[in-house]
Amino acid sequence: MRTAYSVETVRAAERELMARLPEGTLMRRAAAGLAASCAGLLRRVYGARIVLLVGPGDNGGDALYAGARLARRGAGVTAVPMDPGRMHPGGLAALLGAGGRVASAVPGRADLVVDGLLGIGGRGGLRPAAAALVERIPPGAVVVAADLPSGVDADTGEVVGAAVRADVTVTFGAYKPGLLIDPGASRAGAVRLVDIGLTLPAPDAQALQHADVAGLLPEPGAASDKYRRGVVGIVAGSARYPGAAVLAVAGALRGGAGAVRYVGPAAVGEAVLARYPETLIGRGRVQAWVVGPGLGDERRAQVLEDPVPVLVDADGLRGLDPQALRARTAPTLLTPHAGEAAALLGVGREEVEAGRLASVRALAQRYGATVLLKGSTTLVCDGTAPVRVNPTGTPWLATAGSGDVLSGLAGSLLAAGLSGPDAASVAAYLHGLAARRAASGAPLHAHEVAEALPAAWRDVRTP
Ligand SMILES: NC(=O)C1=CN([C@@H]2O[C@H](COP(=O)(O)OP(=O)(O)OC[C@H]3O[C@@H](n4cnc5c(N)ncnc54)[C@H](O)[C@@H]3O)[C@@H](O)[C@H]2O)[C@@H](O)CC1
Ligand SMILES: Nc1ncnc2c1ncn2[C@@H]1O[C@H](COP(=O)(O)OP(=O)(O)O)[C@@H](O)[C@H]1O
Ligand SMILES: [K+]
Repeated sequence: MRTAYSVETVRAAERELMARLPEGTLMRRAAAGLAASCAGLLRRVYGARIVLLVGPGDNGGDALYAGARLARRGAGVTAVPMDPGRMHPGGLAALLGAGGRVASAVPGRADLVVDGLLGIGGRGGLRPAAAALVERIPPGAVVVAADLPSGVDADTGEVVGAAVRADVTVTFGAYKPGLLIDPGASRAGAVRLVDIGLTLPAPDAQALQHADVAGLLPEPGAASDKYRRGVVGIVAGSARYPGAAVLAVAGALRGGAGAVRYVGPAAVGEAVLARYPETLIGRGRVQAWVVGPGLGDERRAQVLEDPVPVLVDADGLRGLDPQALRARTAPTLLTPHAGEAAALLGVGREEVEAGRLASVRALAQRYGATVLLKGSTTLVCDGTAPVRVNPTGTPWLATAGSGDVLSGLAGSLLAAGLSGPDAASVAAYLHGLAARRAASGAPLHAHEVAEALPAAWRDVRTP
């Protein structure tokens, strides 16, 4: 499990540790890790041209001390301050003592640029002086962010205005949620964690890894039969959107339930059977429902009355009543994309996209449900445990029908007995992995995602 911690939590852990260690120890550890990463990214340290963008706080201090280490190894290191009157004094002395220099403008050429403008003390977007330096980063230079790319909100991943776009982020002590959640995540590049010895409490966000998913996947045992494995009911598709039903069934068949039942118009049922003859047709007992993809009518109400887990997606999300969901005795899982989430919250779509973490938390609170918010970083929140951030996926997934496959898959996992948050986060993980496999750099269509799910399943189970 990759875990991430809010600024408040990191600061508290740092205070606690600093009280027990000689002054400057933590910054020395951070700078050593940063310098080692930079050295690894350069073909040769000796003679390399390194530029440090230096802000007024300790993030600038990290960059200066790391620059001093690199200068001692023969690199040409130039520090460019955001505010010439405010640079970490110890860091500046160390850099100058090691032969580095200070300049008022960003040199036109560099092999590597260290972004030490802002760390976890950054608030709001980059102010003009900082933004002007970022604009001048020489093309072709490798950009390494200290702790996090300046301009990214550490707690949420939000970016207001300009922000550094790093190739590598060397983060200190703990991952911050903003490094895992877009748009911040896409500014961070590859993230490396430097251990500075912090003792941390429960995380604020977490991202499953292969081993975590493998541990959650349902697996039949010797005593299993198809009913014990769980039956998932799919209420989806309409004369207008028959394909949504086929795709949801395609996802559900690969999700670990013992059987998939389709409930809907006869013509749609025939389309489902033509592609998947193993589907059961018509009402019957199920261990979980999926309702919504391509629905176009009011079949949702009956499903919500059933005291089994229900996943509500797409058309099923329209006009949902928070009270009705809160009154349910079994878990509910909502899987909106940003547009649907915006309608559920009564805000604009841009607001959801700019503040994904706040949006998913607000939805879970308001509807008393587990919420999987789709998009470039899929988030899962049940209102209590840490938010789960999905680390897999590819922008190629932004293709019609891929969400239907996801809802079938997650519903199947619910029927197999996973909790709402586990079903949602495991489904998002496998779906994203399958899409990466199926796309491998070329357009993909939703059916291929479903077809790649068994391979993704095997991948996560391979140690
Ligand atoms: N506290 C510790 O023990 C450690 C801290 N470390 C480093 O210290 C960083 C935090 O240092 P600070 O608390 O000094 O904070 P920062 O260095 O992140 O920035 C704070 C300064 O930036 C200014 N500022 C804030 N938002 C701005 C904006 N949008 N545009 C322009 N200027 C802005 C503030 O006025 C303040 O002077 C961490 O991110 C990490 O890099 C590491 O050295 C590890 C140990
Ligand atoms: N930019 C993106 N990067 C990665 N994944 C994306 C992106 N945009 C959408 N997705 C994923 O693609 C799927 C699209 O689902 P959805 O919007 O419901 O489409 P549809 O309704 O056509 O099935 C979701 O799994 C979502 O997380
Ligand atoms: K930074």
